[in-house]
Amino acid sequence: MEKSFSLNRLENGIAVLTMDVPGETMNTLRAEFGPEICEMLAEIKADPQIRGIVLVSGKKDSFVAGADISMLAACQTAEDARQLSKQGHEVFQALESLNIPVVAAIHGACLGGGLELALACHQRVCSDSNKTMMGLPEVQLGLLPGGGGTQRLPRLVGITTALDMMLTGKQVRPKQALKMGLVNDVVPESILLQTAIEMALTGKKIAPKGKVSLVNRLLEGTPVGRNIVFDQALKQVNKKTQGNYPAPAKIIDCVRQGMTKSMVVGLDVEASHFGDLVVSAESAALRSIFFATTEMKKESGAGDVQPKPVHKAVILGGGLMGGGIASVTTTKAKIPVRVKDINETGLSNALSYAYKLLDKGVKRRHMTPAVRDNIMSLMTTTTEYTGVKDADIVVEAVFEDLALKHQMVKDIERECGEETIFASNTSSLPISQIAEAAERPENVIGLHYFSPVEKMPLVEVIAHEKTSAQTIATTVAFARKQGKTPIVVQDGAGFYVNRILALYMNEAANLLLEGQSVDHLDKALVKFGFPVGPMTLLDEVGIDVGAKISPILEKELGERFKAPAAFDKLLADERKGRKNGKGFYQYGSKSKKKQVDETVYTLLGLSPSASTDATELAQRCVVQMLNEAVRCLEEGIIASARDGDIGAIFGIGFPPFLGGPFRYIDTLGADKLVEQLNRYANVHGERFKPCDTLLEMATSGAQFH
Ligand SMILES: C[C@H](O)CC(=O)SCCNC(=O)CCNC(=O)[C@H](O)C(C)(C)COP(=O)(O)OP(=O)(O)OC[C@H]1O[C@@H](n2cnc3c(N)ncnc32)[C@H](O)[C@@H]1OP(=O)(O)O
Repeated sequence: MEKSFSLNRLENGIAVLTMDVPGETMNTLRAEFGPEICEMLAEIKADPQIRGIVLVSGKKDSFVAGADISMLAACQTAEDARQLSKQGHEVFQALESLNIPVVAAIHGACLGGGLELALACHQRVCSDSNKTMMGLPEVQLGLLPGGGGTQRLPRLVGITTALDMMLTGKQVRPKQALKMGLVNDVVPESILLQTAIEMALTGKKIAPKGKVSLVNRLLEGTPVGRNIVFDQALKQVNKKTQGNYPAPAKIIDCVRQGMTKSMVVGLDVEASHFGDLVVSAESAALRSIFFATTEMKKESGAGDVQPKPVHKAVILGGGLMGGGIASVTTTKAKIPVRVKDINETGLSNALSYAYKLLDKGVKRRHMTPAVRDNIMSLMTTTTEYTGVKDADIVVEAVFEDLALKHQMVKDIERECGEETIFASNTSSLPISQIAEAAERPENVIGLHYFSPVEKMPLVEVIAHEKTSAQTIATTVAFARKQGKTPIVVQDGAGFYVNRILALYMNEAANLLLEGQSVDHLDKALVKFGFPVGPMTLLDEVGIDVGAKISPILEKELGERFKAPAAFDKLLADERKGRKNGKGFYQYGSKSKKKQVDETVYTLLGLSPSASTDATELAQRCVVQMLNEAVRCLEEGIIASARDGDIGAIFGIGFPPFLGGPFRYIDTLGADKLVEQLNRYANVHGERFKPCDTLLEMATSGAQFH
């Protein structure tokens, strides 16, 4: 078997230990490497000529991406996973206890078990490349750092900083890593190896000096202070997770036990909690998101057809969406953009939108003013159609008005090249209707972003009947360059995401009209695992926007989309949500806690109560979403249950720990869901009628995954 580790003895007594897992794009840690590393360490110990070790990666742009997630997924029992963690502890311990200096030279991703490996070295130096990122992202997989990270990191950078890294999974850049004491030095990639060799030659084990703030030092320095830190962290975690994610509380427990008792105790607790988490349903669901997104990165969206390069993009409309799209195109994709609007105000909006986002990065020292200005120089504007001729793709983000979109299609066909793609950011109009005005309908496609564009990870790429495979592939690749996860969906009112969201929101409105209070509803769905409740969401999206989409969906998809009567009254009262400061909640008050605008009850003639159990409220809204998601699969709107899961999680914030609507149905059982839908249908009407696929699955016992 080809080896993953090799040792190169230099004349100066330093041995370079290179990790390069054969046949893999990235290094990951696997159980089978244990004996290989131990053998190598024994060889090092037995060689008195070796004065120091430098650990490097043989991969071009990455260090080690953590433990192999597939290996973890294959664990049958908690004990299996606990043993993996124990084995890791032993190997890292053996490395750490070498009595010659061991220096990790880090370039590229150094994550999870990869960072834990580096933490077991005596010193760390990293490259200043923007590819170099260090972090413990295990929590995002429903896990905790099981290779000693919960013990070594707090001892190196302090408890508060370590907890912050482990509880958020955030990745730190070289400069930050140096500041917090995670690495001893940051150097250009060209001298990384040489610097590491020199560090090893000094023969000293130097602990880096991170800046721990005075407050943190005082708190962490005494048992009482440490207790405050842990209790506070636990309180915040419980509030954030609503009890849905077990990993964060276990991370705090590992650190607490390790820092108050001993490292040996801490490592034991770590291995035990790690074992339990690996076999938890929450981690399985979160891992499925990693596997799905990795798989999706390789798909062109159109079979074997390869995308064409995009050298220039045009954005029509400089509003909130247009500004956001222009911003991700320049900042993430680094593609020059020309923004076209009918007036200068729209153009300056788009420019300032992008500038403000970049400037935030400058203020946080994530980028230099020169980089910001360079990116801004990629963005130019026009009120006429000048400078658009050579655009490879045009994204329109103008008003939701079919006649206006037809005009845009005609303008672009006249002003741009024969192959220029026309992508519409409509959220509700069928793409086939927009393409009716086109002479080259094969170039017309939907590209539906979610607001705020720079934050929301999903885009729907909507192919109508005549969209060419080339147009699909190029649009998918373009969206990916903007940092988005695209799902290709078929044309149809509301596409996928808004369609399943609409029924969920309508049901929340029905419950409101039945007398359930605004905050009770919101709390119920937040407890279920959504990032915000439906009433808050409606205020954010705009009540008027919701009201506009509903009739379109009802017309195209039927009675079950009929919006509750409340909308008319709300709009007649000029209640549009946050944007005009009038919605279900009060805006503009200084109080931190959001207050319900009680006048909404008078307007709707309601006496609010919290009489229905929160779980029941959540179920009523969620089963509507589940049933409709399956209908979308049935009708071919989405290509697979996987796409449906990712679309709902990334587009709506469907609780990630449930793995998406389809994985959740698998957990519930289609038969149980059908029973529940039928029960609701008997009481509340036809809109709950289970779809055919669910009925079949209830009988056959089939699953989506
Ligand atoms: C005991 C420990 O504490 C437990 C752990 O370490 S758990 C693992 C923690 N690590 C992580 O969560 C990191 C997971 N990986 C990533 O986030 C991203 O892959 C990355 C940021 C490192 C790189 O992203 P990107 O450049 O887009 O490359 P990406 O396509 O995702 O990955 C490249 C390949 O590496 C694989 N890969 C990356 N990290 C992996 C991991 N930890 N396990 C298994 N495979 C992994 C991918 O599956 C993909 O394989 P393929 O080429 O065969 O399809």
